Amino acid sequence: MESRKSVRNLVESLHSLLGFKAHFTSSWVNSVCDIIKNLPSEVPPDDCTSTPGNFEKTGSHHIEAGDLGTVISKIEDEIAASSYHINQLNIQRRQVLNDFLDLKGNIRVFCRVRPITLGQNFDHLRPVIALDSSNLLLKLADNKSRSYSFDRVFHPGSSQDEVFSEVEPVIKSVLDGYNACIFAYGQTSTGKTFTMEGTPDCPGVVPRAIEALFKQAVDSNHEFLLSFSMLEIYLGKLRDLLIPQSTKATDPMPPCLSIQTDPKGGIEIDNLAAIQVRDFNQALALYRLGCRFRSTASTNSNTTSSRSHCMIRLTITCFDAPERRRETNKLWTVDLGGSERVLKTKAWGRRLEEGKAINLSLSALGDVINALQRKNRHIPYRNSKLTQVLRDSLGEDSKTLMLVHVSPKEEDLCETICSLNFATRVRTIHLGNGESAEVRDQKEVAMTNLQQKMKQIENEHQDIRRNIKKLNEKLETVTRTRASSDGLEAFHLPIEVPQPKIEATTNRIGDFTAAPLSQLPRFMRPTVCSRRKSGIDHQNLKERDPVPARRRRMPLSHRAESVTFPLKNTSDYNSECSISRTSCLVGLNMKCSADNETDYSEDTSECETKMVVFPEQEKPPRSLFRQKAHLSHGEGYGNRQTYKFSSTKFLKVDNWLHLHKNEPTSISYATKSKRVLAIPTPEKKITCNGQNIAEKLHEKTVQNHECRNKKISHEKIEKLADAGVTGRSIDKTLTLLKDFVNKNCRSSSISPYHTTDAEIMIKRQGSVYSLSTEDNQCGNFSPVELRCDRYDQDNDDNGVNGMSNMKVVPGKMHCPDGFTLNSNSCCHFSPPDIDNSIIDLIEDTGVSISLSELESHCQQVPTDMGMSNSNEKDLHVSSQHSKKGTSLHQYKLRSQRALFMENANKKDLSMPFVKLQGSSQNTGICDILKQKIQILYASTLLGLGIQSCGYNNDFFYGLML
Ligand SMILES: Nc1ncnc2c1ncn2[C@@H]1O[C@H](COP(=O)(O)OP(=O)(O)OP(=O)(O)O)[C@@H](O)[C@H]1O
Repeated sequence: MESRKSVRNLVESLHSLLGFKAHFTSSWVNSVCDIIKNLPSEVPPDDCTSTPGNFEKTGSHHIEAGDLGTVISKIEDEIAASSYHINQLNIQRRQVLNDFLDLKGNIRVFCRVRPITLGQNFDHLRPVIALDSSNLLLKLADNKSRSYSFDRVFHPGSSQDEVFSEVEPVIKSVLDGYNACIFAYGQTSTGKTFTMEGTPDCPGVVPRAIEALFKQAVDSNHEFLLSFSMLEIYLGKLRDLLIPQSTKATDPMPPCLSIQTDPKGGIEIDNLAAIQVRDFNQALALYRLGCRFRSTASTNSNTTSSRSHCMIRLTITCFDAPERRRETNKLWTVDLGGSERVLKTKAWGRRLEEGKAINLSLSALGDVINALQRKNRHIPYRNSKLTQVLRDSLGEDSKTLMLVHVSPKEEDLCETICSLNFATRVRTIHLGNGESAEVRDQKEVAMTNLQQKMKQIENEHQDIRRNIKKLNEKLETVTRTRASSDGLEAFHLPIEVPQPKIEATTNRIGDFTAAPLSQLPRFMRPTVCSRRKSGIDHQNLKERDPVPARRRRMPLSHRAESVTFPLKNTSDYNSECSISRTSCLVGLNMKCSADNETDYSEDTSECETKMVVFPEQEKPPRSLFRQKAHLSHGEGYGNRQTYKFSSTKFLKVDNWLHLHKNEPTSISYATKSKRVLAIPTPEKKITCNGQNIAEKLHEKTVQNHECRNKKISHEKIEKLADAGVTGRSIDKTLTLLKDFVNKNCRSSSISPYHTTDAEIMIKRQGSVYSLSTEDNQCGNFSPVELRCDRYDQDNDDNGVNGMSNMKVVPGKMHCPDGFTLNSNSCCHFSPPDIDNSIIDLIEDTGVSISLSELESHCQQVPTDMGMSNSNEKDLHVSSQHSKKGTSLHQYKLRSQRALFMENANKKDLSMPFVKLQGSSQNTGICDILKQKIQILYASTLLGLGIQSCGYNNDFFYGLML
């Protein structure tokens, strides 16, 4: 004890001598201190460990456990103070940015002049001349010209980078909680889509904005939830672009998504898919998916003309940032359809309708912006769907950016004048006509100052973030050391490289927060709870908590997959070539096949993308999915808890993409294996023509969209099945099942196709629709998945539909009749491969059946059902030897007519559904056989029920295959 004291005194004495003698410099003192510290004694020199800064300056220390606690609490205080400082900086930055945007105008207008591309006639290409960065001169005649001024003019040679640099402040505002809209407006073929979407080499505003948003979100001190939606307004109707839609000209229009307004004026679109994205790549992949389903067509002006307004919504939620304008806000990016003159484009038929719809909504948008700028009491939002959707994002409290595009061609002069007048009208109203040059100069100076200030703040912000990171690392080291130390025993603590910046930061913090929290009286320090709430303690918590439950930016594991999108760019429209374009938006992280990059040919092509790297998601507890989880994006919508539940359900981007990756884009809609998100209604007799089916399908699409992650329990399905056991009441059963599915699914709100545990297959003439529910056994995020599939059928030579086969998945149970009820079941249909109708052995289901049992089962059935013996010979049996030497047979049911001939629809069969789970525990052959017979009966009943709906025999026999 005595020796410790003397050493400590020595250090103090050395420090006190500083300045008395010329050679007693601080570096000398420090080096002597270091020598003392490295003495074999285990005495910690207090002076050198009192602050983390000093603590770092040495290579290693021997510290008592009690002192370590002090060090930890000091580091924690510093982290808390730094976090608090960052929040203060955020507030300052938001204020500066707001002032900046106010000076620039809440509605800013840029003008981009399209470049002259090769092959165009250069003689007639110079009516539009860009003068400088904010003025544009339009040559009307040889001696007549008109000038326009905008917030920014982009010359024909301007790059995508330049454009985005002007857009970026709006993205920052979005992170600050403001709603924002970025529009691309202009005549057809002037480069709106190019600006917004870009090309693989030059990505446009949308991908860059998404990337910037993620980057800034990561840089900020908060945790954000981002969800992605994409829709188009086509012929005045809203269509979800993340859910495939039929684009065949003959198909009826799907029902329009409806727009809802909450009492506070927040806008929400019913049934619009909102998928939570965790990183840029996920969002980009969804964007590409959505772009595939956009309505585009070839017109006289543009071979890939957008025939709709394409709208992308990014919803940002942050719970722990009270300084944000809103807890949940939105960024809309809108690629407006091109305004066009019918006389010029010579559009007719559908093209004409599309052009008219686009022009009308553009005009309505102009009226709304006009009214907003004039601060009219009445804003005519209701005049178009476009303005209704954007209602809460267009206005005083929002940021609006309009990118007006013009053509350099002389022949487009009229359209150019119209576009420029529109843009000027929008802008002039805001800035005021009478703004003098002096005022403008003052504004410029003020804006420059604000920009500098913002830069300063951002630099400081970054410094502090770096320091917080280092402090966190240090804290982790110290905490780990303490954990490994044993009580009061002294221990050795490895210290990292010197980090002088920490001290500097601490000093700067002092400017703002006076002192680290530890220096404040205890009663003035924030509680743990309040620090958590304000986000101050976030980093702290993260480090202290061994299980970082809240922030899961670091993926648990990664899986790379190659997604192949088949493209069928084939014309559907009678009048002109209409194609479904693939996105060129494979820049940044995407790679497109050469075919696809170069043209939008009508040939089928494939865009192969090798980039989708998604984190594997955790499987959340199922109880979560019983919660109602509708996500509302409007301000004041819903509550925090609700969002959190829904957020867990939005995470299945990879599954979503996987579900859609085989979706044909256009006419291949009706091809085999095409998924149609619907089930037909069995109540209606078959008056079904193609349109009826499609309508029904779409109705169900909407319903299924609501069917999100709701678990359908096997028991309930069974109960329902029990309720409709007789052949006559199959209709009722199906209705019940359908109602059940709908009811169970409606209460939640994530991606469609989610449910579990059962599979119901309903077949109709010409098509088979499968509402399949699979338990997600594959370790993916969502525990449940509901798919509605349609398989078009080919008739085989016997007139029997050849799609009855199923591929048996190990660990799953399958029935040859397409009807399976089992909690582990997971069926895959392979319609073209009839050989797959051979039934394989099933593993791990608890229900096993040998094929010899099946033989007797199959033979038994006709007898039981009163079938004529003559039909039994239709049963073709083939056998194979099993590996174990037991003679196992594989039976190929060449025709199932034998089973259900003639009497099939006359007989009133009464057969209880099998409780597969319960019976699966029985392993005796008799039990198994019984189960199998029951399954077959059940499917018979189902088929009969469908037959009673009016399907003909052939269809029914096909069903039994
Ligand atoms: N700034 C530009 N640089 C290079 N190419 C451009 C530029 N702007 C437009 N283009 C090219 O012009 C063609 C038409 O552009 P785009 O399809 O983007 O026009 P649009 O305004 O979206 O038309 P529409 O309204 O009919 O959809 C495209 O081939 C595009 O690559």
